[in-house]
Amino acid sequence: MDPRGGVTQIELEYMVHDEDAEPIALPFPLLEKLADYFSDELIIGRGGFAVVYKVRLKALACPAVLDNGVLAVKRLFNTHMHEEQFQGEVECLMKVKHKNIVRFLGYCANTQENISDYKGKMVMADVQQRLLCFEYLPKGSLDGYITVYLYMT
Ligand SMILES: Nc1ncnc2c1ncn2[C@@H]1O[C@H](COP(=O)(O)OP(=O)(O)OP(=O)(O)O)[C@@H](O)[C@H]1O
Repeated sequence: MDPRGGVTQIELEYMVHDEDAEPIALPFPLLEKLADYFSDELIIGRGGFAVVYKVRLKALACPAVLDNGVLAVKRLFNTHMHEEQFQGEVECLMKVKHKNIVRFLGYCANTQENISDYKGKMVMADVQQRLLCFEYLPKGSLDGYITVYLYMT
């Protein structure tokens, strides 16, 4: 654990390589840093409610034991979900464990209060960050395979 609380990168690396490890809460500063502050260059896809980033773990833990891990970090659009919906989604993902279903590694629910200008007035505003973290699947979208298959038959 980080002295300020939360999982460190090394712990995350070990977790990625341990298939029995349970999904955990991940600190926003860690995910933000790993995703290079959500650089456009790391975007691998967009869905109806999130942008997905490919995040490489640069092995800090013993390289002899671990390869670098790769994650898909899904950053939800700011306005998309209410708190109960996000919680429901995380609960549901935590229960699902199957070889044919992408592994869910963790989630992040972070709210920070920022002072910003709103119509000429300085106001305190909540900035919410909601992220879901999965193992990275290298072979593209299933949707693409199904579409190609349907065209070929
Ligand atoms: N675990 C993953 N590994 C690799 N690529 C992924 C992963 N998850 C998502 N992607 C990529 O990001 C794209 C968007 O994914 P996302 O799950 O946000 O949306 P979707 O499943 O296409 O649609 P919806 O918004 O209905 O969930 C996918 O089409 C895929 O290309």
